[in-house]
Amino acid sequence: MSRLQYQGAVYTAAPGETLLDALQRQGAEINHSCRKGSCGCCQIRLLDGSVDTLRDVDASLTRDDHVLCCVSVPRGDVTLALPDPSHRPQPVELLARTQLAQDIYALDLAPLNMLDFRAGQHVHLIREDGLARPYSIVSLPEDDFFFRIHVRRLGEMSTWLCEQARIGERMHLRGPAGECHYGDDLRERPLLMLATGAGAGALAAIARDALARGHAAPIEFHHGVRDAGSLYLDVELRAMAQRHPNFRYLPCVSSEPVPGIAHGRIVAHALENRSGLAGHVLLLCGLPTMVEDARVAAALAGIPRERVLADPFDFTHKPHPRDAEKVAAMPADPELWAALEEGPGLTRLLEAFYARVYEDPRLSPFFHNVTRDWAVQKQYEFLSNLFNGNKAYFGLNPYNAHHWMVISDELFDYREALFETVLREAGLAPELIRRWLALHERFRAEIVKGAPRGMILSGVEQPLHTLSVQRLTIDAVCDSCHQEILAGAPSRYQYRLGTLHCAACAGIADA
Ligand code: HEM
Repeated sequence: MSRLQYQGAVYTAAPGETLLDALQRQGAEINHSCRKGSCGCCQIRLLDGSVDTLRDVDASLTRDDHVLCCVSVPRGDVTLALPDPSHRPQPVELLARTQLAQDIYALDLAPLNMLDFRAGQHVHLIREDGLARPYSIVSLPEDDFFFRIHVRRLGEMSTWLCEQARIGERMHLRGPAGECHYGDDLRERPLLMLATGAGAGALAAIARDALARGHAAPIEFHHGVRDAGSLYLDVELRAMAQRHPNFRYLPCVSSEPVPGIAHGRIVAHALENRSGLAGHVLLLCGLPTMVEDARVAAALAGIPRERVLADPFDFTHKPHPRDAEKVAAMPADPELWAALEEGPGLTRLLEAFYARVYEDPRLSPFFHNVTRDWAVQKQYEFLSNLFNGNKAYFGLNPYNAHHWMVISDELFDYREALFETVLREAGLAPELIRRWLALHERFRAEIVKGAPRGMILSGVEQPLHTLSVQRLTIDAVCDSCHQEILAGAPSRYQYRLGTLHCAACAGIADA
């Protein structure tokens, strides 16, 4: 039996079973089609371990540590991750380009194969040299045979698309993907849409999709830009508001005030200090800082996590953890601290939470080699300092604490739902629960990611491998099973705990 680690969960594969069969059997979502190694749909990244390949496959589909699940049988334990965006591509041709505002362009793209998409989903566009970026689709499938994206001229790929790519230029795309789109389950709910900059295109398409499907509940559309000249969908959205009494368009500028237009941060206008939002669905598309602020405000407003649909974070950008400044800026919460009896109540809640975590099939694998007492103690130090405002926490901030962990938005939500259950069962006041969970929400951007990263120390990302597997030059003893580790054998040093683990206890593949 092999252990397969994938997106925060652990699965098993029976001897001879392909990755695709094993992952599907246990409910993991894996794209697939041909099942014989030719279409490339089931490509996955092999981060650790090795596989036997059942048949020869096109080498371009297995470059850079990628394997095809349908023809790969694990040789021992393996760690898997989502494929790099530049893989599994299909050809697409640039048909037309129109400038919509100073820095924003509409691009029409014709895929060579039928593209089955929903307005608001995103595709990764891949240039010939492999440069890839995600863009949201701003048209509806029924509009035309091509699809449209809105691109803000910023960064290498977007500038190339807006200025240099020729009409007729071939590139590739991967996707579509993403949960930020309309669905019939949203029909009865008021929709609250917040977009900044070119993010308005995707949300306007989702609103159009919703209205075309007969959405009768209110839709509030907030578009935040620096200056009024960037309200590039003003005419279209005003016309939509005229046609549909349940659709409201609320533009907002952040630089010079403009009469008749809201001024400041859209999150403040749309979400903060408003009541009665708990039944809404929140759709977010645009700047990561806006998405983060909106998620925090949504947690405070009591909008459940599963009703916050956000454009995905672009994993291709270099990480810029801001956790230290967030910790420094966070105000104390004396009311919450008092409700936690200034300490003992926090310990009790964390003990109850980690008792559940260590039993949980999705969360417990992350805590391999970390004792429960350690987890409670570290979390206590972090949270108590935030709640009582002492600012005397010397442990790792969230980015570095989770640097090697592949945690998806969905897994983050799963952990938060468990946390919320524990707080509710303990009888903590709903308002205090919302404030606590909003604090966690502030660190989502530092914790969620698609691949392990090195720690960032003094602003420099450290090599990942120095923190994991090592081969010792002298014999040692495993801190888990107390068996001897012979010099030269692989082992894992948990340097924060100062403990050493043999290959079997550390789950190293070639044990
Ligand atoms: C799915 C979500 C999460 C998972 C799977 C997770 C997992 C872990 C694990 C395994 C450790 C121990 C690391 C080690 O010592 O090697 C850890 C440490 C820690 N986590 Fe999380 N965590 C999650 C979310 C969060 C959240 C939302 C917060 C708070 C905002 C948080 C704050 C911390 C802190 C402060 C530490 C201790 C840092 C230190 O070692 O000094 N975690 N987490």
